[in-house]
Amino acid sequence: MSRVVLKVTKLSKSFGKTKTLHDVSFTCNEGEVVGLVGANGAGKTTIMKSILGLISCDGEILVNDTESTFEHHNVLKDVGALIEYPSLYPFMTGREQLQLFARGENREELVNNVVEELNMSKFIDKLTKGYSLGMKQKVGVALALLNNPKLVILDEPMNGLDPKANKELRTIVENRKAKGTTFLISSHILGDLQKIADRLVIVDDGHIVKKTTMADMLNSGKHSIVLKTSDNVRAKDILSENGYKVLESNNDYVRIAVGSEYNLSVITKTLGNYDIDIIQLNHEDSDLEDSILELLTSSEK
Ligand SMILES: Nc1ncnc2c1ncn2[C@@H]1O[C@H](COP(=O)(O)OP(=O)(O)OP(=O)(O)O)[C@@H](O)[C@H]1O
Repeated sequence: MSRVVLKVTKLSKSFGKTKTLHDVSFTCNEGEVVGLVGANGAGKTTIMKSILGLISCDGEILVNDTESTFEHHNVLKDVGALIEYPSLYPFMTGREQLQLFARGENREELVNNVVEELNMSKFIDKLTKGYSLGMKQKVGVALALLNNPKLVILDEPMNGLDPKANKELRTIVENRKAKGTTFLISSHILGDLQKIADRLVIVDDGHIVKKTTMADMLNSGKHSIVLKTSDNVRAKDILSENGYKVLESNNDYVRIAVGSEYNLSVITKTLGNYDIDIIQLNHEDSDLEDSILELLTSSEK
């Protein structure tokens, strides 16, 4: 059983009379990537800011078994974070900003390593006032990773990154995870999380609506197969008579609902008994986005 690095228990937060977080509880284990998923305004940033002691809240936050509060958060010095957009000084270079935050004796080495890791050497010695959104975002992520923290909290880190930079970031997360770093990453771009997160914490309107592994989330999606047969009209009736749920049918194809694991040979045999051949078969799995949308719709009061 992996060690719990971050434990959040009954986190609640109100802004004025509006309650934004309602008893939010979850954990992140060592070497795990946890995705915090939710629509705009669901409370992701508020959760992350509360964990990082940037805003006060009710509840308990333990980092490596040590409590962190708004007043006492010494334990957070070993946590790397990027929240919303990075604030960079426009008249300093990216490298100078990294140098400001590097700690320890080998500070130059830490800066050089992260510049190389994030592939930033082409622009890092230029003033940040000329940086694109993606370049700024990379420096923000670099600041979070700079001192090799064991827990990294990233709020929408893929914001503004092009597909190449996006993939580079995924590789960095995977490499660091392999060395035992724990990540809590928020995103509404679910495809990004699909490729890197081990578990998902799904938040809606300040409530946790589901905690699940990525594998279970993907498996919970609906699966269907589209069959093109030698006689689609008869195939529809035969499949229906044999207990298959026909979702759609016309002269060109029949679409039936199936579980994530189904027996194709039984379908082939059922149709074969009526001399109907399967000419083409395509899987249509609902993706992570569909599964989560369905979950959020069903959780609406
Ligand atoms: N300082 C604040 N004062 C008042 N309300 C706030 C404040 N910060 C956040 N909120 C409210 O709390 C709710 C949650 O906001 P939060 O930024 O945590 O959501 P989010 O899930 O991160 O959204 P997004 O994906 O758009 O960043 C929103 O309704 C927001 O308006």
